[in-house]
Amino acid sequence: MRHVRIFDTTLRDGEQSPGVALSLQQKLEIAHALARLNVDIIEAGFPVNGAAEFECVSRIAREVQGPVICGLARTHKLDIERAAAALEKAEKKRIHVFTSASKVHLEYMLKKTPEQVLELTDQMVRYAREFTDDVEFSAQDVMRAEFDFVRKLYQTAIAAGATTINIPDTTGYGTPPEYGAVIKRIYDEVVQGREVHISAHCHDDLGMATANSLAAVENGATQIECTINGIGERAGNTSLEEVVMALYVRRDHYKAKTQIHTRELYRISRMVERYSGMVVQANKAIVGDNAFAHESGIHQDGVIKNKETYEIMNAELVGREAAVLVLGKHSGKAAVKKAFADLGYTLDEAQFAAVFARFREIVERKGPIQTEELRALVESETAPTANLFTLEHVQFFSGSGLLPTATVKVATPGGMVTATATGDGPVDAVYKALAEAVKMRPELDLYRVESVTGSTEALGEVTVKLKLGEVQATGAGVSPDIIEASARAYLDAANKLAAGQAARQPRSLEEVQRSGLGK
Ligand SMILES: CC(=O)SCCNC(=O)CCNC(=O)[C@H](O)C(C)(C)COP(=O)(O)OP(=O)(O)OC[C@H]1O[C@@H](n2cnc3c(N)ncnc32)[C@H](O)[C@@H]1OP(=O)(O)O
Ligand SMILES: CC(C)C(=O)C(=O)O
Repeated sequence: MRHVRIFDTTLRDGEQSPGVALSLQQKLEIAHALARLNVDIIEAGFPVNGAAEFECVSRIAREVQGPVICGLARTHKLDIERAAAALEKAEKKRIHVFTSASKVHLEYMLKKTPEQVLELTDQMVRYAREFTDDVEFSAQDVMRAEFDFVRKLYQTAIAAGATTINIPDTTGYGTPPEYGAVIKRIYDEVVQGREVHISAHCHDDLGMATANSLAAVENGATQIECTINGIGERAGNTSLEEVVMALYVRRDHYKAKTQIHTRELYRISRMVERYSGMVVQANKAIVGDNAFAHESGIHQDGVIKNKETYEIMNAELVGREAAVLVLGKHSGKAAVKKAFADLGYTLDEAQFAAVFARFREIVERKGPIQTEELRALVESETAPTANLFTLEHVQFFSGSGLLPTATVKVATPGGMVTATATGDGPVDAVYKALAEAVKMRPELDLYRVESVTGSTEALGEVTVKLKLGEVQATGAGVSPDIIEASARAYLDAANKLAAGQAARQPRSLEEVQRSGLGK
């Protein structure tokens, strides 16, 4: 299989993302992480930019071993000298000289004729070769340039000593067939069997950077320039993790390989996200939060039966935890059952049906729930209780200047009971209404409310202790609404009290309710 070099330009083109400025320490850490990832080349920066950038490139050149360290330079002597000076201590160094190829660049930006650009290319590539044998040459905006001029430029660069010729689609204009065709023409008409690498450098303005880079590989490119998370100028560059994994997963098709240690991909993605402040979108291939997550029931069922139904690669291969089943509105019974089993619960059919019904009710109200919330839910729904009283409905209103008032509807052995009460606050009002509905007046010994995962969107978990004469009972309730969770906790404890009283004495519920301890 052909080896495709990975040329990482996170620290140069990636840092050109609007608003991103990495510190020296951050750049060094990223460069070390890139070396662990085993990229072939690190473009460490553009040394002529200034003293800070020069220092970054020099430190990386001095301290990072393994990959070739590269510095960018315009077709200016000073740029090349600064790049050569910054790279002086590198174990392996490359100078990357660039000009432009399109008419619009020559006419308006460089203000030079094609002949002048050809001459500068020849002189500056030769000059760069005085500092190193490894010189890369690029002409910006190839995809909007005339091919005859492109051909001449690259022929000139190779004749002057360029060892890698990079074909930038600077504006992300080309389509995969077009870009592939240009690479093929360069391979056939320029390289013509010489020991020169063709490199792809694509931008994502039309979302085609990855596809274009892969089309280049299919047509003879042996180097891809890319960045971690695809960060870069405007819509960004080709994303390293995408091309690397595409070449790996579809090696049957591309018949090419990289030397990347793919298990490092996720870690470096998070590092670049943190340092650059460029948040990775959830649905980003390979490294996005959802890239290995399944929420819908049919997919979850398939993945539980066999991961290959919906996964073309293992999450572990890119350094992530195994695929996640998100428990939300679209989940079915298979995933919820598996989640309970993973948590160590064995539920009978009736218990599962009850918990699943509550699960559906909650995710429709608040969205996906987390493992800890699921645990709280199953604990509260399956705790052994007599289930004499079931909450059908709770409604309350309160606010500054209002008298907190609650109405509850409770299914009781004697039928459906609705009760209304006022209180010092909404929980107090609900508890008074519930006492009315269950016809018991227990004392409240403890009331505690906690958010299961600590966020404001989390499930609220309420624990109460009720005392009726000598008997105490603890109840728990879970809900996205803490007042409803409070009502559920109260009824859970009331159920235990009623059952306990009846068993201890032994008396019927009616007797308990009629006794002095009841109403
Ligand atoms: C497609 C790319 O990603 S190219 C890399 C882009 N990256 C950057 O620009 C980041 C670093 N840039 C910088 O630090 C600065 O722009 C510098 C140091 C390079 C130049 O700064 P300044 O001298 O202030 O020039 P300024 O940025 O205003 O304009 C760019 C100049 O470079 C010239 N230029 C652009 N590309 C090239 C080239 N490949 N070869 C020679 N000259 C070039 C422009 O024509 C313009 O020259 P002019 O000032 O004579 O009109
Ligand atoms: C310097 C070149 C390679 C570049 O970044 C581009 O054209 O996008």
